[in-house]
Amino acid sequence: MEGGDQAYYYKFVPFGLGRQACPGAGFANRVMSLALAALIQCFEWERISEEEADMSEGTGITMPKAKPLEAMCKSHHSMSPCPPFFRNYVRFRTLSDSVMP
Ligand code: HEM
Repeated sequence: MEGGDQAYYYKFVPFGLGRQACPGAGFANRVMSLALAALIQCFEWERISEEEADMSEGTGITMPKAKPLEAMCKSHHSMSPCPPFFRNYVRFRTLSDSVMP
């Protein structure tokens, strides 16, 4: 691995380091895993077109996407009863929080 293992571990530091590091990091990581798992398990996802998602990074300290992700989802058939709103595909778009235009 380029730069050794240490360099790899400090490439992404979302919770800070040292004495002031975020004490909620363990909790936040678990909640994010659960939230992502729920989105995958409870909904059927589709792309809005044949185009692949653009994963390039925008500018800013929160690693915003350069282009927001747009996708469609509807509730998985195992989710019953589900709110009527999610029975047909609904289109979503991630917020764009890039600080530069
Ligand atoms: C994705 C979620 C979160 C991110 C990205 C995040 C990130 C951070 C960052 C960058 C810091 C500053 C570290 C530093 O000054 O070096 C911080 C501090 C802190 N975070 Fe979080 N945090 C998250 C969730 C949480 C949660 C869920 C809690 C509590 C349940 C929490 C409680 C705190 C506290 C109390 C501090 C101040 C620590 C201190 O100054 O001693 N955070 N967080």
